[in-house]
Amino acid sequence: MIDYEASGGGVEESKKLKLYSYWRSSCSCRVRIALNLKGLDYEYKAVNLVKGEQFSPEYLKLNPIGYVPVLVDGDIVVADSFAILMASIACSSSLYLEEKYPQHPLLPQDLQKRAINYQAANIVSSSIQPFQNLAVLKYIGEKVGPDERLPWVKYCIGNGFAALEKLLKGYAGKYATGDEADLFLAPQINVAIKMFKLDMVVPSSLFPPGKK
Ligand SMILES: N[C@@H](CCC(=O)N[C@@H](CS)C(=O)NCC(=O)O)C(=O)O
Repeated sequence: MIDYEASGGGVEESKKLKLYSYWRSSCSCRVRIALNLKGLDYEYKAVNLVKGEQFSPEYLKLNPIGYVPVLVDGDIVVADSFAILMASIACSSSLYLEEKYPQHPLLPQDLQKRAINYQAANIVSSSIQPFQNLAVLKYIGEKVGPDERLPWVKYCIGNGFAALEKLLKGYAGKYATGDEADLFLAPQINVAIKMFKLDMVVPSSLFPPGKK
């Protein structure tokens, strides 16, 4: 059951960041990684996507499209992992996490590596994750057939990662584009392996010696 009230109790409690999330959601996982890197304490608000809690009238007031994640910071509601994480860095005048909580920067300083990081994040968030979303798989299951769901997911993830492997070659540090964490890539790999049981062996050519 979700509690949509701004405050559970007390002033301190209401000031705490709240993250509406689902445990299996790679989009929410991007934000969880960033909040942890920045050392920000937050209240976890579970939204059960399988039970359809994202479509309740209360939740749709937070995010009209009915997706997780949503971050609530006092009176401010920010929906969409890209808006929460990246918009701040892409346009210097706008928000959110990076500008408000600048500790532990989320992106490389180097402009070329930063551009590659955006590109990789966009491949994941525009060209892989939307195609494996619950709503899409439900539609394919109903209109085409349940057995067509996994081949479809495999095709979309495979296609996206074939591009990512080419794009990221030569940029890796500790993570894919340097020493900043893979906010978009890591949760996507996790879903591919844990949820869809895909073989995600990364070719050694992606990593310079000693950086695996
Ligand atoms: N562009 C959005 C996409 C959010 C999204 O697709 N979230 C998925 C979970 S990863 C979701 O809530 N799916 C619910 C559904 O398919 O009904 C973001 O990056 O936050």
